[in-house]
Amino acid sequence: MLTLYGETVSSRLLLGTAQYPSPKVLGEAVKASGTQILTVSLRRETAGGGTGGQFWEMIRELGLRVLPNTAGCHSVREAVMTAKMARDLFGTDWIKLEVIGHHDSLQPDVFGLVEAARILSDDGFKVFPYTTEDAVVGEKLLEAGCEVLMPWCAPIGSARGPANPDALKSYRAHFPDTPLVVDAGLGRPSHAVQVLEFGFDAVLLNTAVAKAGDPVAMAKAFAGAVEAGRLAFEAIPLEPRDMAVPSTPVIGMAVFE
Ligand SMILES: CC(=O)[C@@H](O)[C@H](O)COP(=O)(O)O
Repeated sequence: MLTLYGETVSSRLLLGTAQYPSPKVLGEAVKASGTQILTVSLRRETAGGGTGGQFWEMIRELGLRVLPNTAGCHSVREAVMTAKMARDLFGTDWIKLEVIGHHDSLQPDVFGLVEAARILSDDGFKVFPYTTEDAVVGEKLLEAGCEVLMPWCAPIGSARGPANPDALKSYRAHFPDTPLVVDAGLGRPSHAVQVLEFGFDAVLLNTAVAKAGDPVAMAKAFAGAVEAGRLAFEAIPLEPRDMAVPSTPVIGMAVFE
């Protein structure tokens, strides 16, 4: 079970709703993924290019927890305004906060992020910040009122998977008691297994499912991956060893007559 801002869900997969080939495929992929939390953007193109009433209606009908996001916002002002519109539209104080700092890499502007997180937390929002794996920034986000951190593992949409696994492991070790969701850059189910094995609490992804050859099958594959990764983490995997260790114990000497 995963608890985020006091709400408990059983799925450790948070799914984005953009770029699907059609609303129908989106709906089927969401069901196949088993997700209980959907992130929706107020600014970006939605499934099949449709925006507005029909899309929001469909999201509501799925009956899942909605985590609106500020994707596409490049300033504190824009992000705060978008968050407030999302609160009115969806009736939720949850917000996935993105303040993009770099056009090419879509890297977060961590200074703007902390500032926006503080403004929104003071206004009663429950902020899920999309951030880098920098622990100092993580500390500042906690001080600003965040109770969940969402470090990237690679640039949004890159599908590269954990670009810096050691940094992610250090991040996990630095925040042992904070729910940590790896957000962005995952490309394959094996990437989700990897970060769940590191001890991350969940993953948030969009492109890897929406742009897969078969989004519904890929959603199902990710559902299995997060379960496998979590189970493996709880089972305490072996650390890699430098030397060979015989896996079959040998007692005494074989006797040949
Ligand atoms: C939809 C959303 O919130 C993205 O901004 C998010 O960061 C996911 O990234 P990927 O598309 O790389 O999974």
